[in-house]
This record gives sequence, structure tokens and C-alpha cells, in this order.
Amino acid sequence: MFEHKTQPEWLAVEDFLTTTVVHPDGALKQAVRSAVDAGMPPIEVTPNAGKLLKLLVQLSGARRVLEIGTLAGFSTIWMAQGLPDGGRLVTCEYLTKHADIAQTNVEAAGLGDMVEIRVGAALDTLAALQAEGQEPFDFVFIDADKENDAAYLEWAVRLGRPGTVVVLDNAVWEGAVLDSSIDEVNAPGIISALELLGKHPQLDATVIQTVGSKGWDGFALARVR
Ligand SMILES: C[S@@+](CC[C@H](N)C(=O)[O-])C[C@H]1O[C@@H](n2cnc3c(N)ncnc32)[C@H](O)[C@@H]1O
Repeated sequence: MFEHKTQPEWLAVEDFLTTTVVHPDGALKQAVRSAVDAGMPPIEVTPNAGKLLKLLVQLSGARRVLEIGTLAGFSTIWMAQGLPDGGRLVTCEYLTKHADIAQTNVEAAGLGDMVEIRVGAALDTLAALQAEGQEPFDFVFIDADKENDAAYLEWAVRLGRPGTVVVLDNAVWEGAVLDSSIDEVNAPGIISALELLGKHPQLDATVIQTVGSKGWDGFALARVR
């Protein structure tokens, strides 16, 4: 019988999957490096999760993507790489420093024409997008301040259409959803968002447990009815 002599840590497994299956390109690797060099927090999605976002964009046939939380543009680039010619991605970022670095990374990836980075508090940007009468978004990725997660879900429904796919990162947060002493700042917002996902009349949802930058985490996936 085959015996496992050692139990690989989740991070080593994640690295193995990244090099064996996921294959992030040079532009994606540079986006992560630029964040480290700029002293930004290492809180981007894992390469595995980024590739999942790209595949979900492709599988859903999305042409218009909305992202809330840009950081250095790592998840932005993954999703934009899944868009067809003529596709569009609008991403919301609060900090000018993050937006500037993301802009450089998006352009280096050859996606500058496809991606628009809007600087400011996302709740203001989302209201502005509605006021501008933008076409509905086909795909929404939420990954910013957790206290506003439930509000972002409502905006995803408002700015989407029946069939829009919504992905919410950090849906498990190391188990803080059951034990908020693990993270008293972020847990309440995540729990409110999960409760809303479970009862919202226009959302049909589930959660995939994942490993994220800090360890055990989850992606909530929903479809607008
Ligand atoms: C977890 S990081 C995003 C990571 C990115 N999605 C990735 O995987 O590469 C969250 C980002 O959201 C931004 N952010 C936080 N609060 C925000 C707000 N109210 N409006 C817009 N952006 C915000 C932060 O500055 C940070 O850059």
C-alpha cells in the first residue's frame, strides 16, 4: 500500500498546483512582484483562484466584468485575460498608490484598452456607474473592505442582469464565520454577506472552500436570478 511519509503543507501544495496546472504568465508574476516591491500587503488571490476567475469569466461568456478591490491588478489581469476581444473590465480601488501600480501592471499585460481603474470609495463609484447608465455587468468579483460586502452584493444585483455571475472572496476567513474572535473586524461583514446570499430573492449561491493568502478561506459563487 502507498504510504504518505509526509503531509505537505497547503502552501507547498498550492505552489505545486500553480507550477503544474495553473501557469501564470510573466505579466501576472510581475504584478505580484510589483506589490511586494511597493510594500503592499500580500492579499491578492492565489494563482489557483485567479485562474478560476478567468475560467469562470470564459465559461459564463462574460463581456463586461466589474471588480471591487484592485490592489496591484493581479485578479484584474486574470479576469481580463478571460474576456473576448471588445470586452471591458471596470475595477474599483480606494487607494491612488494601488491604482497607479495596477495601471502599470495592466498596461504591461497589454490590457490597457480593456481595463478601466476607477479610484475612490467603491460605494461612490458603483453609484456613479448606475448614474451613468452603464450596460449591465455580466460578471462581478467582490474583494475589498469586508464590512461593505453585503452592500456590494446588492450593487452587483443592481448593476447586473439575470444570469450575472457574482464571486465574493474571503467567504470563510480562516473559520472566522463561526468564531468571530479569529477576526472581529472582518467577520461581521462576511457573515452578513453570507446571510444575505442565503436569503436574497435574486441570488442563488454556494461557497467553495479554498486556501487563500492567509490559509483556509472560501469563494462564494452566486447567479443573479
Ligand atoms: C484584497 S485587496 C484586492 C486584491 C485583488 N482583488 C487581487 O486579488 O489581486 C483589497 C483592495 O481593496 C481596496 N479597498 C478597500 N476598501 C475599499 C473601498 N471602500 N473602495 C474601493 N477599494 C477598496 C484596498 O485598497 C485593496 O487594494
